[in-house]
Amino acid sequence: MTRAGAGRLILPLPGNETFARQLADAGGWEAGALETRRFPDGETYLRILSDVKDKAVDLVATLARPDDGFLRLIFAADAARSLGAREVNLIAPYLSYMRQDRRFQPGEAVTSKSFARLVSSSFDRLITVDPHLHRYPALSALYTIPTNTLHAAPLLADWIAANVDSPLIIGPDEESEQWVSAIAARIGAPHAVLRKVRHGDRDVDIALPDLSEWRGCQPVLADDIASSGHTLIEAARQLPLQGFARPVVAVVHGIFAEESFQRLAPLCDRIVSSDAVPHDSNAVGLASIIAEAIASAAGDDGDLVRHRRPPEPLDEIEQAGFDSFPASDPPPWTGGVT
Ligand SMILES: O=P(O)(O)OC[C@H]1O[C@H](OP(=O)(O)OP(=O)(O)O)[C@H](O)[C@@H]1O
Repeated sequence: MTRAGAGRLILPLPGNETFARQLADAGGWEAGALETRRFPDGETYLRILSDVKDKAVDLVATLARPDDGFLRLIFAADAARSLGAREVNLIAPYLSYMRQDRRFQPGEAVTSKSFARLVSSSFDRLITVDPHLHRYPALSALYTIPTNTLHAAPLLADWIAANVDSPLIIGPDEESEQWVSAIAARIGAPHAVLRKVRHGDRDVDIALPDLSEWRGCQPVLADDIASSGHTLIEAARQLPLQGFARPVVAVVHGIFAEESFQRLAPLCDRIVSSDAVPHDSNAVGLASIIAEAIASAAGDDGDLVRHRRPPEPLDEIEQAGFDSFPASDPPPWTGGVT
């Protein structure tokens, strides 16, 4: 049985040092360090510079652009374990590979399942914030290790309450209803949800319902992810057509790929994000809620093996995904995927 906080090392992957320091400070834990670089042939060198023996090691790695750093993350986990860590956890404020959750066209990899199997095979626990659980009920449908799913809506709500007068919280699509309703309820603001049709990776249409009853309000577009940015760009373009001011944008995961931030910014009054993904727009810190989750998990992790379940057979995974969308009836956006 382990004790909460006893022998815990917060160990950041490159680019996560600031967040890891905040976590360590919030929990009163040791912050560690590792060294990693590329060999001339492109392979990864990795060395853990801190003593991990008998400690609970929390590797901190936001997973935006995961293909660039996933192997070194797995190498770090394996190294920590082989150096005697008593448990190795993944703290991933942004959890990648949650959006390809079905085989939309024949032959596609269901990467959310594959990624979950890889993570589950290397870590004892996963702690993350607002994973994109659109068609999955919970991370336990994917991950075979214990997981903690945290929510940034209360923190975004508090930022909006402190910084925006008369906000109207707007979600760009039906799925965002869960976040915008939670934000609106916390601060007593009205909310509305737009209609989105996705045609491809960088191609969405947004339609506004009649929002005239809230015309005096400051629109605040809230969503879980800004990736290509097209969802928010299209929504921000539509609002002035109904006489609204330029919106404030508040997102949990500000990935802002492909210069999308620069394209979105002129359409907005202000853009803010949580620090789940490091970005200049970060205005809402998550370290305190993640530190609480680590401490809470440490209190009941006496037998992590007890929580583990075996991975699902791959055949079942693939069958489940493809049966939901047979080739004769693909979803509408598959034609425009680039
Ligand atoms: O910045 P973008 O590239 O537009 O991506 C961000 C949007 O994509 C996601 O929804 P998505 O349309 O993928 O719906 P899904 O729930 O079906 O995955 C997410 O909830 C955002 O609304």
